[in-house]
Amino acid sequence: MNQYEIAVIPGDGIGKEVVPAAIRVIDTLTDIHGGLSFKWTSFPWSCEYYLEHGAMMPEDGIQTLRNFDQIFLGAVGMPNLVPDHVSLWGLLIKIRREMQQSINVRPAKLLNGLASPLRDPEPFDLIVVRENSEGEYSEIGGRMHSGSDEMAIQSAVFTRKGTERAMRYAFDLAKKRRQHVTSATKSNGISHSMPFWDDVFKDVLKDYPDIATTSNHIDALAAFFVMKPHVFDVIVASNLFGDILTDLGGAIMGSIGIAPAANLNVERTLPSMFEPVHGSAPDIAGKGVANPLGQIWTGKLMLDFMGYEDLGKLLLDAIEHVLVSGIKTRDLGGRATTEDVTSAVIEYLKSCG
Ligand SMILES: NC(=O)c1ccc[n+]([C@@H]2O[C@H](COP(=O)([O-])OP(=O)(O)OC[C@H]3O[C@@H](n4cnc5c(N)ncnc54)[C@H](O)[C@@H]3O)[C@@H](O)[C@H]2O)c1
Ligand SMILES: O=C(O)C[C@@H](O)C(=O)O
Ligand SMILES: [K+]
Ligand SMILES: [Mn+2]
Repeated sequence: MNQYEIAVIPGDGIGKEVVPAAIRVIDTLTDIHGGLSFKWTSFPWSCEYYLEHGAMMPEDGIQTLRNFDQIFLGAVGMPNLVPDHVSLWGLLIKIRREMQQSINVRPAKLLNGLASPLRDPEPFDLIVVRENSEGEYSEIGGRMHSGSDEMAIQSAVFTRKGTERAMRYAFDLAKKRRQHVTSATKSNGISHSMPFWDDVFKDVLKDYPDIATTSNHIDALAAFFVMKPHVFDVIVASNLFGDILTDLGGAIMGSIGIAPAANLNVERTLPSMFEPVHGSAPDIAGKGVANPLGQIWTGKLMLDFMGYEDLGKLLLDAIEHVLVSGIKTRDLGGRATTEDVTSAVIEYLKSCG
């Protein structure tokens, strides 16, 4: 029996609703498998924790997390309690950086049973590889003066190491898929970092002669996500461009409540972190109506990363089965609750096991 230690951070808002739901689903899967189990240890780090302790996590929080195999997180942020940049940088981004989770993998595909808001789309199946450690998300800058003299500067940071790492990950992924990589650039308007990004892309692609490539400016690329998402295989993007593209990826599937994500420590020297693309959704939190499928699909990404692709596949089958059967939360136009969807997924899995 392989036992894994998973740190659980439900976080804020609907994170506290969808994380327990996904854990029940994954426990059902591991029961069926019989050869592995997860020991879940939950941490209350969140905006409420901040109000009580003056920090999003304890000082030794990162040290604590190092002892786990993986981290399973819901969402962070409650802007009426704590400013968003404080909550995000104090927990989510802190973990991404300290655990060297330099790559954020975010798939989007047209699922069976889920109507895309796009009219009559051709089947699409794409993966955005988001650079997760630098780029536009930098701590370099500051604010100065006040009143009409007030100003702010924030410098983006693009290193050859970080840029190349994201690109190589994208090319290696494309090798196992449909042999195509799109680079998200903006080298017409952003005149230093993005021409650099393009140069690194040209250098890296030389090592992958079998992979076809395209370079698109991010504005056009965003439009292509709506007009012809089926042309994409793997897309490599900077931290901010990847962030924006992946909410769009969720939207074209049918809801951002369904989109999964994996923050990967590719070296596997420290835990990776699995959390859906969506946030804490304060507008629907506490009502029991959040879509748990993004968090559940995120569980599939965790199983895949840990080498249990057979279970991962079964989990995505279960998601599609439930969608086809019409059990859908409000964001998908249905009336089902978080609980209804979760128990339908569990029931399907039990019927397979
Ligand atoms: N990775 C993260 O933890 C993460 C990601 C995005 C936003 N945030 C934080 O979350 C808070 C809210 O941000 P936001 O409103 O911009 O984005 P959001 O993703 O929380 O919500 C955007 C919209 O999508 C809906 N939605 C999101 N997930 C859903 C789900 N599972 N089921 C049904 N509907 C869902 C919400 O109801 C809302 O209308 C902020 O504090 C923000 O910083 C955190
Ligand atoms: O900006 C971020 O990375 C936070 C959130 O929007 C996300 O996509 O994880
Ligand atoms: K999240
Ligand atoms: Mn985002």
